[in-house]
Amino acid sequence: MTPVLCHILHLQVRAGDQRSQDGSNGVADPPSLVVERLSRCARIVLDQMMEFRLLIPMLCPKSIRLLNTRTLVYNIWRLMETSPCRGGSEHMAGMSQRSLHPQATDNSTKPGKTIKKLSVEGNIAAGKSTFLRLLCSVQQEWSLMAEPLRKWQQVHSTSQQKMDNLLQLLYDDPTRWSYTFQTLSCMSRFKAQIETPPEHLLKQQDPVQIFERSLYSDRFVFAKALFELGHLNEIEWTLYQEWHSFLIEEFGKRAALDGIIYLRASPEKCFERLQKRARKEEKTVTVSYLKKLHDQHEGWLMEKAADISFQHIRDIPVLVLEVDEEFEDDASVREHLCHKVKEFVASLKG
Ligand SMILES: Nc1ncnc2c1ncn2[C@@H]1O[C@H](COP(=O)(O)OP(=O)(O)O)[C@@H](O)[C@H]1O
Ligand SMILES: Nc1nc2c(ncn2[C@H]2C[C@H](O)[C@@H](COP(=O)(O)O)O2)c(=O)[nH]1
Repeated sequence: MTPVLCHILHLQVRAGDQRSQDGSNGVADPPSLVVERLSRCARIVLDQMMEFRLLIPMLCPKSIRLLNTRTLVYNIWRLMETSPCRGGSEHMAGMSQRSLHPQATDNSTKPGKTIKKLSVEGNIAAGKSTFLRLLCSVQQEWSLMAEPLRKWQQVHSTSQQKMDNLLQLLYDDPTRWSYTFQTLSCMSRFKAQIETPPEHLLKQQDPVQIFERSLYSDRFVFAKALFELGHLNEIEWTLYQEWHSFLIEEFGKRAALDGIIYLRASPEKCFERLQKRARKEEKTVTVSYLKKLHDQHEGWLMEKAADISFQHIRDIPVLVLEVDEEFEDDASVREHLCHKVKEFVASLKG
């Protein structure tokens, strides 16, 4: 067991002991149970922590998740400040060197060549995937990254050797699963946004990378809506914002976007398309939920809401494309949309 992991376990046991002693809650887990649970998920936790430098509370059972998350995150942050892994050392063995030494393969080492990074944002079933497929067919040299939906539908549980569909769980019981879902979705977005771009992209004259949604929509659209709807409680929302802000501050430059393409569709149109698509997990999605998400998009991208505390996020240029109109069978609409995107991308500084 690595020294870092030992240290976490030790801190965790101490946290458990502390709770038992001061009686601050009535359902404290005995330290032995905490250790047992932690060892079960330790390998995954460690991997994740090394990748993202934080503990993923979703991997712990609900009791730990709700009672200990703050302590755990705090301890991990402290660990990160003192860990010899931070600057790279013998502790790096077996870890992803890429994530610890991003600059080695980062495009910043290639003078004069910067990748323009954009995200496509929009409500559920607004047509993001369809639009990305369209862009893919006309701009084959661009790199387009779809949302990792499959990963959310097939979460591998190591302790029970089974797959869980987190998207299904989320829609079945949003109050139980929203925090867990946002942890996974945000992590996967971060990972995608800071990952070393594909080799072929770096060889291009004007490389462009487009993501389906971003770590910004994760927070300013979904997590915020879920909190306002009561599915994230105060503690969960506070914690989410704390580690999200921390990640933005830590990885800010590498995860930064140069532009956002907002596919703007009415909630009613999205509902129509959602029904047409008929994804099995989304049977319970209502127009009112889509309205809520629409309002979050509008607040963030159109009105530039003041509660978005990072100025650089408010300053990202936004291209608004109205997509209520059918374009799958209309070549002139498709051409118009693609032309707008090309113009927008060309206007970005990168
Ligand atoms: N402009 C459009 N006109 C008509 N149908 C569309 C349009 N865009 C998407 N669709 C259809 O709507 C459904 C949802 O689109 P999709 O691209 O999966 O949305 P998203 O990725 O935003 O969730 C799909 O069945 C797709 O074929
Ligand atoms: N609670 C959240 N749900 C999310 C998030 N990102 C995506 N989703 C859901 C919405 C859809 O049901 C599904 C895929 O989205 P599409 O719009 O691409 O169809 O996943 C999120 O951050 N939080």
